[in-house]
Amino acid sequence: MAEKLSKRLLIHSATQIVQIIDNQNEFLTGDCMKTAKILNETENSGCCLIVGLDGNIEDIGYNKDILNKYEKSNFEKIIDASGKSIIPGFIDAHTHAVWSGDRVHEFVLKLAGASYMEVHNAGGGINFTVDHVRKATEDELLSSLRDYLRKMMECGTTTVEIKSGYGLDLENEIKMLKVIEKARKLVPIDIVSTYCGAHSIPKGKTADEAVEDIISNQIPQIDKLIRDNILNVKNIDVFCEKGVFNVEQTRRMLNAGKSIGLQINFHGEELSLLESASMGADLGARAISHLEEISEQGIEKMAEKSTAAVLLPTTAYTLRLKRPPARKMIKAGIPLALGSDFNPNAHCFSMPMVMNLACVLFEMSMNEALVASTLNAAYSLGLSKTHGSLQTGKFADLIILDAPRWEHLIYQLGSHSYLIEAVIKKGEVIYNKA
Ligand SMILES: N=CN[C@@H](CCC(=O)O)C(=O)O
Ligand SMILES: [Zn+2]
Repeated sequence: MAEKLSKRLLIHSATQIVQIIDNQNEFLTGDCMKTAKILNETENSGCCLIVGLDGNIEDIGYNKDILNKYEKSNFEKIIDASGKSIIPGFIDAHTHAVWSGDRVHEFVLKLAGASYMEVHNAGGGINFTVDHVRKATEDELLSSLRDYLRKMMECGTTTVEIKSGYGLDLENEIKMLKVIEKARKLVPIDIVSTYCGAHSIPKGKTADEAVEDIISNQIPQIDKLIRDNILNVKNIDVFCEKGVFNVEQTRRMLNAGKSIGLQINFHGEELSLLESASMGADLGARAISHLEEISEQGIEKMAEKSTAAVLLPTTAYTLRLKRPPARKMIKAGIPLALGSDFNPNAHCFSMPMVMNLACVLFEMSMNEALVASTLNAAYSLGLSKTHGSLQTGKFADLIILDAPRWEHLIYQLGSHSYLIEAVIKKGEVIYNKA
């Protein structure tokens, strides 16, 4: 009988392994974001990494110090990464990936000068997608979601946050959340599910009526489905914006979500300054997204409470919004994260593209963009004890790049499909270019 293999994976001889950190930090801020921990090959040794059968990293360092400790025949798989660099898999901290009915026609209008809110107020935008999602079956939504997630995976994403929010009533919000649950079994990446029933005011209701429905009807029902192990929802989200939900309404809904154990992770200060960032930080929000219009006070509060700022460069770029003050936020000590915001308004699967936009538009360095797409994104989702860096004991979620230095992935704009050689989730190859 063949002997049972005792290790899942050995990757050896890499030019670089970008670990991000080699300590217990849950996130990086300030100048520490500039100096991600990187192992670089030396004259006499490449870099290597060992993954155990549980999919966690067991050892990481130089060939010369590690390889002689292990018997090669014990590994299920061995990868020679000569000439290649390795980075952690991306954690996409903000997506609306369950939808139906594209909005390419609105892109035409926006390029011709219509603003996001003009399209929204004319019944388009989120409410256009709501009409399509309500008509779609669970199977239809699941099939497109699977397709989107596979594309994200090919761009290096190994963990993704996905929101509901195109249902806006109990039945359709639950339909979306169930689709997210089912996707976990179809695509080998980790999914963090967010309830966003307050993404827009549903047709036929006032904002106050929608808030009432969410607090008294939707949240209690979702709570029951979570307790019955039918749904595994982690966050509550609200679109706090002029003409959508105001700060007081947002606070009430977030509090109701918090009372059933959900983490607060919401949209704030995107198109107008409402001081929702201060409100969110005071409520104990784990993360606030967008923040193009954030005030000095909001920055201070978020830094004080270590509330993650999830910046979404594809949206700021597509809608030609004011840029969020990324440099000020980093300096103030906010844990900065990035997300693709993949949705019918910002149609982007690719975290390498997001990082490029963050560097060029938001004046972030490449290291900062990488930290924001890995460790800090993990923190924004409450996952950084297991995800977001390459170190002993953490998940072996990583990307092998066909480039000797990892920065090529940002520098070579739009070339990730040539550069990403393999994507590995818990030590298993889930995508291989060859
Ligand atoms: N701003 C609100 N929500 C989304 C857009 C969703 C949509 O337009 O469908 C965002 O994060 O960009
Ligand atoms: Zn969003």
